[in-house]
Amino acid sequence: MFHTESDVVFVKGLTVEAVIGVYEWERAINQPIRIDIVLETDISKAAVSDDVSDALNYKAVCDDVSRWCKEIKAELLEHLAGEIAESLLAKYSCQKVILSVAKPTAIKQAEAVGVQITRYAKAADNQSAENETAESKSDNA
Ligand SMILES: Nc1nc2c(c(=O)[nH]1)N=C([C@H](O)[C@@H](O)CO)CN2
Repeated sequence: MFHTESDVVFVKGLTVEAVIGVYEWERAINQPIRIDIVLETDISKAAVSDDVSDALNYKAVCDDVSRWCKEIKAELLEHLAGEIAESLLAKYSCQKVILSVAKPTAIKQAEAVGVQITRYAKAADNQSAENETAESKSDNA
């Protein structure tokens, strides 16, 4: 069975002022973090019902991600991106997240620097297959 439909909800250029960085002076200030998010999710129910309660609500995503950035106070963008991606997959109904986090003011000669990651929700079938493999390995040990 092939699925030919592929839907996303996205957020582009969400800017959050938060503590981010490895240097001492960075721990004492807020800096802008620019975030792009692509959430792979089935939008077909909302497309028919025209009801936001059937949609993956991008306002809620923006509010959550802004709050998480301020709470995490990460040193590395890598850590921030990983934590946000895992939280999005845990909270929202989506199969895949592509997340880019950037610092537009970190390097004077660059427009922005940052990282982009892609993370997948753990499929129930894959998870039980992984558990079975782990179990059979420990049985044979
Ligand atoms: N790969 C990364 N490199 C660097 C990071 C980072 O988060 N990931 N951070 C810094 C400093 O905090 C920098 O932004 C200060 O200008 C350096 N390199």
